[in-house]
Amino acid sequence: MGLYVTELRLADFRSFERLVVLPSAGVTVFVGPNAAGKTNTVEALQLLTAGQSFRRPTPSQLVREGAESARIDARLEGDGRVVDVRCDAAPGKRSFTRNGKRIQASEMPESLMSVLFTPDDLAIVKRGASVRRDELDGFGRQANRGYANVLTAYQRSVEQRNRLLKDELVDMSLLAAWDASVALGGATLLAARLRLFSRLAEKVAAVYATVSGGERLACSYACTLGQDLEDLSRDELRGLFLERLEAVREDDLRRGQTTVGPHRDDVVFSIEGRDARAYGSQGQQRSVALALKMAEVELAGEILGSTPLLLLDDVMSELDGTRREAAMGFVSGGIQTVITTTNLGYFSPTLLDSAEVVSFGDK
Ligand SMILES: Nc1ncnc2c1ncn2[C@@H]1O[C@H](COP(=O)(O)OP(=O)(O)OP(=O)(O)O)[C@@H](O)[C@H]1O
Repeated sequence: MGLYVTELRLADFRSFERLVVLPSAGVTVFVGPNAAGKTNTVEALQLLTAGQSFRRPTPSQLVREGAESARIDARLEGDGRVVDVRCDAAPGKRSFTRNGKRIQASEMPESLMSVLFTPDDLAIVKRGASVRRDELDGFGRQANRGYANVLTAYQRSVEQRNRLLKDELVDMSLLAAWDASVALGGATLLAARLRLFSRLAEKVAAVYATVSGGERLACSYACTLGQDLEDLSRDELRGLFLERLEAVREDDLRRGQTTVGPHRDDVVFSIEGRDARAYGSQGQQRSVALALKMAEVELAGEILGSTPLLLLDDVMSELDGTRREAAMGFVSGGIQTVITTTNLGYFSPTLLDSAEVVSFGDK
């Protein structure tokens, strides 16, 4: 199974002065009324695993109002190992440590990564392309530290190129240099994304078929550089990207931005041959989101050789009975899972019997 969280401690984090939670190795349910701090606790777990929070907070937002600094500690145990991870936040700074040693946020998932599912994710099919790219990259950066570095390097080169494109008098030799840098970074990112995507897409389709009772889902990567790129080497991708950058140069100069590359790509889901974004029912779109998250858990297990922490924040109330059962069937398979809810009525007595239930009261 790998490592799992056995203890979480919060000090002056968000709404908590102090909180200690001892999650079970299986399912832990956080139950309580609105604004009781359930999501805050999930966010703390995400920070200590993914090294970032889905709320994209500034460090000072993590600090309890009136306090000077926040601290989150977790103990991870498993496979005969004990690992202590910690996150400190104070206005303007945030830091991470593992067993007392300072590490980068991007190194946090190496101990234990997490997959988070929130109500916003349920709309992933119909939201903007950047949401789907972020989902893929968010998974990639946790599953492989190299991915995070490649992504950051590429984003920086695109930013630099865009800055140059906005200059009143563009230095064309400098632009050629940035084209080369963007093409190299982009090809590296694209190669990593495509590898990840092909493995993930296969799993999403398989899980979706189960959740939907046999419907056929296809996931494809819509790349601004062209189609059928899966078999190209990184060097071939780089060459192709350079050609495209030259082809769109006039347009990019006019718009002041880089209009092709992995930062403009998308993921397309189709159900029974029809684009799920344009034609899928809300239920079908939600099933795709659920299948995607479950597929991420499976793939993380394959890539890392250990199961990730699954965080289900408030999604039970958003799923209908069939999808809820599918999700529950999945988490009962030995994956450490934390679920937040305002209502225990969504869970079967069998699940509640084996789960650790933590009550969050009114503050
Ligand atoms: N830095 C902070 N200092 C003090 N309180 C904070 C801070 N950040 C967030 N809060 C408070 O935490 C509460 C929200 O907690 P949280 O989002 O965890 O609720 P929840 O239990 O998940 O609720 P729901 O069921 O509505 O999703 C809000 O009242 C908010 O004002």
